[in-house]
Amino acid sequence: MTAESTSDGNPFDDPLPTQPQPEVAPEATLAVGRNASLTLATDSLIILDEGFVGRETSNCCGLLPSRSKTTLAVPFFNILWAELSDWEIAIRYARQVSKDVVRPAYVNYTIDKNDRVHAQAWIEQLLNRAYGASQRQKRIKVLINPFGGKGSAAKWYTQDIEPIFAAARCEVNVERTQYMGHARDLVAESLDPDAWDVIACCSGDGVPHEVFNGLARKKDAARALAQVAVVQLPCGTGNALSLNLYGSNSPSIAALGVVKGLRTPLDLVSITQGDTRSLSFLSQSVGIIAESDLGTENLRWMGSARFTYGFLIRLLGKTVYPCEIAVQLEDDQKSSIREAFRAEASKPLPSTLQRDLPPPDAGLPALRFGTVNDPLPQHWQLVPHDKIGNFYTGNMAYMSPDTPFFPGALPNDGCLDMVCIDGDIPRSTALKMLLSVEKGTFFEMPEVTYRKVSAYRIIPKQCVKRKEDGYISIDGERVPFEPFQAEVHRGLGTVLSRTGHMYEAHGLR
Ligand SMILES: Nc1ncnc2c1ncn2[C@@H]1O[C@H](COP(=O)(O)OP(=O)(O)OP(=O)(O)O)[C@@H](O)[C@H]1O
Repeated sequence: MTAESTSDGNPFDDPLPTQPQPEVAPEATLAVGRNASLTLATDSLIILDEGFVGRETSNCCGLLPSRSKTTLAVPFFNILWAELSDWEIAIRYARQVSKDVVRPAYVNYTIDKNDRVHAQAWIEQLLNRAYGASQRQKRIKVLINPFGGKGSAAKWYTQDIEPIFAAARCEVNVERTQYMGHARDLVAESLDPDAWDVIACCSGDGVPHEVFNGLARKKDAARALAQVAVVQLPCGTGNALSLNLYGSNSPSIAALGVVKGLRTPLDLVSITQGDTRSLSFLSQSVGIIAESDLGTENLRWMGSARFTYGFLIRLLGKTVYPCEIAVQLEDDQKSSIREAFRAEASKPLPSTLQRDLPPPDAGLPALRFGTVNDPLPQHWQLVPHDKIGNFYTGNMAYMSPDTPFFPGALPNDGCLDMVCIDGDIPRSTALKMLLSVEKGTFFEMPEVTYRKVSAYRIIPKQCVKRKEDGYISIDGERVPFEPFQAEVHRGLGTVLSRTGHMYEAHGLR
């Protein structure tokens, strides 16, 4: 008997297999009835079934299950779960129904009583190939921002995300955030890091920022940040976390990325400003980027074009944002930055993930360079930048879709990528530069200063032409227009990525 269907809910309620693992060497092919077989090929599960004849064929970039006549190839990455009941083997997978959408689908076949031991061993082989070093059946705490995605986040969760988690047999608990800052408070005050493997934010980048900061407020902050992976199910305006980790801002693709994701240490950055200390996971900007994003609220009616419009106006006006900057420099040579990136990119997928947890009472790491209120570290030098137009530091490659602004960024190299561009460069060069980000040629432009730094201080100055305060953005949120200091903590946080050590951008390969 053969059955196949897609499912928007969880139609499966079989108990988990509890039998001891049989000690037989499983063969790659499992015969399931007279006319069908299941084969573990190099990258995919191949289902050969006479019953497929006549069904449509589809394929796209090797990601879609492809059928030709009697076969269906499902990439191991798309396999969500497989299990054996008394008489049947059921395999669930994520079927790509369009470029940006996957939906759970399943095949099941009757198994002869005498084949059960072999079938159980074969399923274990399949799950090993499907999950590799990724944890199976993750325990996921979901936080939904009900206002995310113009109020669509809850709908996207039900339609695109929850069915994938259910099909992969994840343990899920859902909570809606009730006010600004709720995610931070909830994580700091009541979330038990031993109870969850993942905190998944159905939101933009604002809620993950709060979650990292909630974990940072715990007494055992360092341990909690290593224990619980923070991920995003993209439902906001800015979805950089998902773009970098899953190469997509589609909720269902990200859900598959979370199910199959490898635990990945992520550098986090302490920001001290005034008397506060907070964590940043994404970016800091002073000048044109911050102002084009945060200073164009009055243009919200334009939709996402408001950022580009705001950016171009300032670019063409040759706006400068004078400041003083001191850095803890790690590398300022584009050639060696590229080399280090390539060396990291050439590493294979890890087969196991070993990471020592910090001791139970380990709080946030001490600041090696003090705070912004301390005297400047001895070997640092404050350099005046009177003509800077763009000061931008990034911990990840993509800042928005198609804009890999920091192609050299690596999740766990202990560095921020710092870009400084003068504001008085010719307009034609500035426009060329704008276009070069998407083309991937931005890094090489001589007008772009690209550095790896592990800490810095910036003292912004009031713009003479303007009466009101300027803009500083930390992870896309506005903070006071005052000096701040940043210091990277290597691998302090945890996320889930496809490779365990790289972002999804093409980068400097
Ligand atoms: N119930 C709520 N009421 C008001 N604000 C909330 C609520 N839940 C979350 N927020 C706040 O919404 C802000 C935006 O968060 P989110 O990460 O979803 O989106 P974003 O992409 O950063 O912004 P946008 O609102 O433009 O989509 C965060 O600061 C968060 O604290």
